[in-house]
Amino acid sequence: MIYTITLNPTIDYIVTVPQLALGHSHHMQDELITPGGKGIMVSRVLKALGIPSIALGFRGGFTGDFVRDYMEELNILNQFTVIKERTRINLVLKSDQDTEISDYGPSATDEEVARFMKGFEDISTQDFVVMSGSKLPSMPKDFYEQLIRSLHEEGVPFACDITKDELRNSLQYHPLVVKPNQKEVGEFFGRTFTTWQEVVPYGKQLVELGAQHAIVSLGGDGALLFTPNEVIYAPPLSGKVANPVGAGDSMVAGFVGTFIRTGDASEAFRVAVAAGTATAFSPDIATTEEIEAQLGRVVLEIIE
Ligand SMILES: Nc1ncnc2c1ncn2[C@@H]1O[C@H](COP(=O)(O)OP(=O)(O)O)[C@@H](O)[C@H]1O
Ligand SMILES: O=P(O)(O)OC[C@H]1O[C@](O)(COP(=O)(O)O)[C@@H](O)[C@@H]1O
Repeated sequence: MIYTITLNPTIDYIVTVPQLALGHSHHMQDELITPGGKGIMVSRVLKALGIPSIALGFRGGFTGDFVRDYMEELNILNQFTVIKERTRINLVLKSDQDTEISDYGPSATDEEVARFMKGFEDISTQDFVVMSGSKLPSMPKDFYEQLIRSLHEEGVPFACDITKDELRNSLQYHPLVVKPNQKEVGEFFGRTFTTWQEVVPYGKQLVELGAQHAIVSLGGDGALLFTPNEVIYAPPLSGKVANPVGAGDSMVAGFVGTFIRTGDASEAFRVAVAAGTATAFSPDIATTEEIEAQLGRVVLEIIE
């Protein structure tokens, strides 16, 4: 079974306001209220790919109830640890330029974290764990590393979509795949990239530092896959972007779900690109049909 971990879920409140002007009142043109947080998005896309998963993490308050109810409606198994404080709401304002306002999220008590860790004990070497997104602000800096180290000691395979020091500390435990975007790779190595070609030597370093595979998503410039032997570039597919929230998470789901079934990194990357693109072109997370429609269009170029 694939377990996804979303320590800090969200309700993503995505509002479209054409010609937004600060300091003025507006009527929204459109709204979408959807459960988010990166692991939850991964579970939703796995579901679209026909792959079951169990979503773990923390939820609290009426917003946490919404997340649970929505997951149940989608028939996605979930075993969130219920906490006293309220799950966060992230605001995405879609206008000429998109603006995101993210909440740091609730705190969890030691007792609540201990309850979460207990659920973690059931995970075995036959399972796979995907860890994504921010942790709760009350958690120690090395919370992810503690989780990853214990999985590694138990021999449980895992992938992670985390950033900065948390990404750095994960690499020594050989995640199946890490998926920073171009900006996150820049932050990681203290660089600013003006073209995607400049990212290539740094993506290679993620593998040299221990990742089994690294995907670097490049937004409208496509995506790169780094393996120990190859660098593969997927040019962007043409289409109209509707809502890119969750496009990166869709790539993680596409890669992990396909690699577990086939052991073929290049095929897993193809599905990752199709899923990421389909979500970027869809108002919400991509559907099965939307992913299938992109699959045949993906082109992979071995560049090294
Ligand atoms: N404007 C776009 N045109 C075509 N494909 C896109 C676009 N934006 C995103 N994608 C696809 O979705 C993937 C993930 O998007 P990206 O924005 O890089 O991820 P993240 O949400 O993690 O920042 C990209 O690698 C690309 O394949
Ligand atoms: O946990 P974080 O890093 O704050 O990210 C949470 C956000 O990430 C998302 O999962 C979207 O992620 P991506 O657009 O990077 O795929 C949203 O649902 C959520 O608002």
